[in-house]
Amino acid sequence: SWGYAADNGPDKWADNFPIANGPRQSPIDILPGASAYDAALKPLKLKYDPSTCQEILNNGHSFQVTFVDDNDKSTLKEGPISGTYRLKQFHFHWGASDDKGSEHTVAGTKYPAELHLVHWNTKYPSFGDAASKPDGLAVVGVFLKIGDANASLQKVLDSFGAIKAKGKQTTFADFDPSTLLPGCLDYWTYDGSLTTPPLLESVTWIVCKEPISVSAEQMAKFRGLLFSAEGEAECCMMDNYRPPQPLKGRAVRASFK
Ligand SMILES: COc1cc(C[n+]2ccc3cc(OS(N)(=O)=O)ccc3c2)cc(OC)c1OC
Ligand SMILES: [Zn+2]
Repeated sequence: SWGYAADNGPDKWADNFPIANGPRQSPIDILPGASAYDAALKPLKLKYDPSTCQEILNNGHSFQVTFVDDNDKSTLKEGPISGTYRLKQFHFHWGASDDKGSEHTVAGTKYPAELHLVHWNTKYPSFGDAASKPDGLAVVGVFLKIGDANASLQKVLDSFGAIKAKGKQTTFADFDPSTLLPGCLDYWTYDGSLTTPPLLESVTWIVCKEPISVSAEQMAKFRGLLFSAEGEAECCMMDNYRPPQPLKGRAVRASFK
């Protein structure tokens, strides 16, 4: 199945997922000079309840922290969207070295990692249903930049021992994902897709301008996870990012001047 290696990576995904060459694929290279400030864009309204945090899982492509999403305790509202979107999970993408790893880039600049907080529109009955609708999902992207160690992120890294291999999961409770957000929530927004198969074109992307910090030692811990399952030849989890895709005429709007 799909992955990030030469034989099953992003350049091969179109073989099984032809939408990979579609009109609204993600990620993209964000050009600040070409994005228009839109005064109609509202501030992001994020409300996360730590009690909805459920488990952490190595899914073989990344690790994800999954949330209970049968209520409106952890939601995203306003910003570029209308209605209420529920937090389903967050995960990361990162590189083999600190000079790459993010999916979105900013005027060609790559960050060492990128956080994705995945939300689904409650006008639809479930994530799976929403994932097939043009306004079904909203993903908040946050860049990670090498600097001071991130104490909030460290809580996530401390659970890695239990999820080293693909398919491993463990309980992860009482974590507030808003502690992973930058102080300033200025953002760029555009219409895009999931960045992994099935690459569905159902995502309103909301990419924060301000990065959060991560230390080089913490980045090394990300690379200690495995793409491979227990009993398989060990393959370190890194470079699990899709490169920027053609903009194909889309507008990128800025919430800030
Ligand atoms: C929980 O049900 C589903 C989980 C998933 C798992 N999934 C697959 C790929 C994903 C890619 C994502 O891409 S990203 N990197 O843009 O955030 C985000 C969440 C994802 C979640 C997909 C589904 O249908 C598309 C599901 O509904 C059946
Ligand atoms: Zn992602």
